[in-house]
Amino acid sequence: MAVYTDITDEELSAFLADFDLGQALAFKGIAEGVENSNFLLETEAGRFILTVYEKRAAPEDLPYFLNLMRWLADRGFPSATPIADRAGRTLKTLRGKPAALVQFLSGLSVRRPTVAHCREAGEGLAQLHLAGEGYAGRRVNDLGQPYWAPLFSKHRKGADDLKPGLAATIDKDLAELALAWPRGLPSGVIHADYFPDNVFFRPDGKFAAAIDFYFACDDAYAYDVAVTLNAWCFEPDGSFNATAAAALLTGYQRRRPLSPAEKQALPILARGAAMRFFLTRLADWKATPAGALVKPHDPMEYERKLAVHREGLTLFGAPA
Ligand SMILES: Nc1ncnc2c1ncn2[C@@H]1O[C@H](COP(=O)(O)OP(=O)(O)O)[C@@H](O)[C@H]1O
Ligand SMILES: N[C@@H](CCOP(=O)(O)O)C(=O)O
Repeated sequence: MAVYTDITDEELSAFLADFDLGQALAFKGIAEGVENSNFLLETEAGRFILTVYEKRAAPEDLPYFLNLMRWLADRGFPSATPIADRAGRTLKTLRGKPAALVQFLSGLSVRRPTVAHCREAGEGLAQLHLAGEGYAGRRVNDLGQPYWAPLFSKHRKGADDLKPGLAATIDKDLAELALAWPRGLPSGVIHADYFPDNVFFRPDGKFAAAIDFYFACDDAYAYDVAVTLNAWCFEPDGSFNATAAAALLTGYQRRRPLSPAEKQALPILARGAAMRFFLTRLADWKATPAGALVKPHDPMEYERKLAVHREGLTLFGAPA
């Protein structure tokens, strides 16, 4: 479970004393998630999510994330609004770590998305891209293409431990990605981790909300679509579900049509997106001690996706 930091009743009361939210009525750790510690908090004023930021979230990036969530919510995109204390601050400290309180959002994520969920998720992603236009915050994608080779250089042995010979295959992939990586595509604020666990649906299956903006950054919109195709459109047996992908792209283009250059770039962007998640999972795999409460995500799931992408995806009905 993702609760790295325990909060005592006294610490919670002291934290809440800065807000106009009344007394705590219920407070419990949330099992889902791997990055930060999350708690469901109910007070006399309603329900909230308390997040204590851990390892990957750089403190200097937190205002970018929190201001973005407010920006999106103010423009009608369903993302959790950060709650300000009486002094107007949203970024607080708990147990010496950065922390924030955000609005609780209703909705349920799905473990096995259907084609209809993919269409809805695609449309939600385009809404997010459009709502992010004009956001003044800037954040470089520090898990983007230029950062992959340096990250991998620290984990080559881990790759060969997972599968003998894998490090050489990844080296070749990285060289090919560096040569073919598209430049100059339409860019703006992207979510960068738009996985099924970060998207909520209403009971009627309609898109309800997106959470977990803690990888958000400036990058190509089509790269975000590629991350999403990888996360939503593979079957448990490792095969790519072209029907789900077509639905996701149809849903996306209901709100934001892709340009010919974006469409052409999607297969290589999807290969790169698979590399990005393979690499962070590989890094976390080695770093998570046996018996830790957090279960790391399997890097080999993304190694299998990389293998599919080496063959080249067929999207939009024509061979890529
Ligand atoms: N605003 C929110 N409203 C309702 N539930 C939320 C909200 N934010 C987070 N959660 C719950 O907390 C879990 C973990 O949140 P997430 O931001 O994905 O954590 P992490 O960054 O650690 O992966 C989610 O799966 C969801 O159940
Ligand atoms: N989505 C990433 C890991 C980040 O997890 P999240 O729980 O913060 O979405 C992956 O699958 O590797």
